Amino acid sequence: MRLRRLTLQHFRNVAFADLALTGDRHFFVGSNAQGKTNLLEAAGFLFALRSFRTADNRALIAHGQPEAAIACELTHERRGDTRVLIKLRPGGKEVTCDGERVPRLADYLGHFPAVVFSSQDQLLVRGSPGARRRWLDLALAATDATYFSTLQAYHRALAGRNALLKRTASASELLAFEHPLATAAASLTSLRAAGIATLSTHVAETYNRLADSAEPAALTYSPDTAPLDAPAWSALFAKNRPRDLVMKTTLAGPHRDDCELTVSGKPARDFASEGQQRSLALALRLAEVEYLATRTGVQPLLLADDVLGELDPARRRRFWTALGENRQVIATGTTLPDASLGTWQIFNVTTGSFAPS
Ligand SMILES: Nc1ncnc2c1ncn2[C@@H]1O[C@H](COP(=O)(O)OP(=O)(O)OP(=O)(O)O)[C@@H](O)[C@H]1O
Repeated sequence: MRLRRLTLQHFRNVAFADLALTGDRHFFVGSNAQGKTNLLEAAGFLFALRSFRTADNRALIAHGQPEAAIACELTHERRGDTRVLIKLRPGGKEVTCDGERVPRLADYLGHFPAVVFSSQDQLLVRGSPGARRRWLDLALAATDATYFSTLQAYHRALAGRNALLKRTASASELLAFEHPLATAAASLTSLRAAGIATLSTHVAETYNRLADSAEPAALTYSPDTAPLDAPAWSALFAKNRPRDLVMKTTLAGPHRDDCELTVSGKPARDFASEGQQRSLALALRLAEVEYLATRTGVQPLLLADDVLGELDPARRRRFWTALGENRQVIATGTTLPDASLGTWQIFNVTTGSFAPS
């Protein structure tokens, strides 16, 4: 997939921008708080239909404006030339693809894969299980509508059961949510196990390409509860009822799952060096790229927010080589990338304006 033109209107601090993208490497350079991340956020929104940094879409609309718009023209491996337009209003978003309104957003997701590399990605290694679960859920849901709907069903049933636990409901009331919860838990854990098995191969390969040494990295599934079938999950939720009623929440289940990351067999969070953690975070994102490319047959767009500047020159070059030739990259930074990283189309960013140089 190649993004050829990107147009923004009233998106954060960008009043209007219409950018023709040529080639495969685009770099947006500028001082802090000028609008570099805003541009990547808009590009990412086109494909994920969500911002990579806020859950509140109202924050994306320029102050004082009633709506924001993001539009693009792209060439796509399967769809050919495609135009997408998204309008963001305080009450919701409207997505139009080739002039036709997209009624079910779930049908749109996954067709236009994009991966965001951010300076916050080390939290995937160092942060809480929630950060890794979110990474996993987004990677798997982006290519598998069944995963997406199972995850939604699980969270709907979990929210229902938790609401009942808060008002000390009876066992028969709880049972109404435990049945769908158990069915979704069984599917979710088996889909996660399969997804992680594939992702872990990519993580091991990409880490190997990025790391300073030959120490192997691994990603393994670390479920909260060993995978069970639906009747066994039902039995577990029933058994946990007294404890959950006291705590007023569902304590055990796939919403507490984690993935373990290791380097040379030791937990990366506690034992890996700063450099190893950086490489591992990049490896997770590159694994996501490989996973999306393999599953969809479409090359994802790579959005790198201030990532290059954080890497030492050797790691930067290895990261660069690991990205692969055949992928479009839009990157930002406060300084231009070194010449060894090839030729870029450069835009200078100043207070929400983008001037080609
Ligand atoms: N809804 C909005 N309306 C208008 N301006 C906004 C809105 N949201 C954010 N901004 C402005 O956008 C600017 C931040 O832009 P951005 O996050 O893209 O910076 P950046 O160039 O990536 O900087 P850094 O290098 O620090 O990450 C700030 O000046 C902020 O006030």
